[in-house]
Amino acid sequence: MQQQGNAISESQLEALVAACVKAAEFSYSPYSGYRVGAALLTDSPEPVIIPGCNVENCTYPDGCCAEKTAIVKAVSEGHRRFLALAVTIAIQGDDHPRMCGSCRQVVAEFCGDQFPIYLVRYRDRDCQMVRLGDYLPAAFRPSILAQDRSAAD
Ligand SMILES: O=c1ccn([C@H]2C[C@H](O)[C@@H](CO)O2)c(=O)[nH]1
Ligand SMILES: [Zn+2]
Repeated sequence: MQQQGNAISESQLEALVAACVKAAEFSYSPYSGYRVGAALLTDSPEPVIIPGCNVENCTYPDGCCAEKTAIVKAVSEGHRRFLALAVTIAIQGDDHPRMCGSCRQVVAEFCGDQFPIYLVRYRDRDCQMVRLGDYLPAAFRPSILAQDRSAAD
């Protein structure tokens, strides 16, 4: 398993990869057939893993991505600080998954430019690590909104 930058321990990464793979198996995606799993590692005294899968709907825009499911679950359980995110798509192909732009933005609400995202190839669990700042350059962040508001006062 490839791990650049050593952002989290090898055992934490292994657990995160296993959790996102399991989450992909729970994916409800009868319309796209695209089974996505995500797992967040919380930055808490005893880190915990919060998994999520994509949940589609017969009114297509009402579906929810796996990464958003994980973030919404985590925040609604009191977690706002995270050490890492892992994402996988249950297809046998050669590619590592890609996160949609909307999910990158949702992660950027809570995580900084150095935040590590592990893109896990389902076939062999190979991990490609990207930093959020490289994956979503010049992100719009809560601090920008706060500055713009104070300028308007
Ligand atoms: O980052 C992404 C991109 C797509 N999907 C889901 C949404 C939809 O259910 C399916 C096809 O787009 O994959 C995710 O869960 N995460
Ligand atoms: Zn998404």
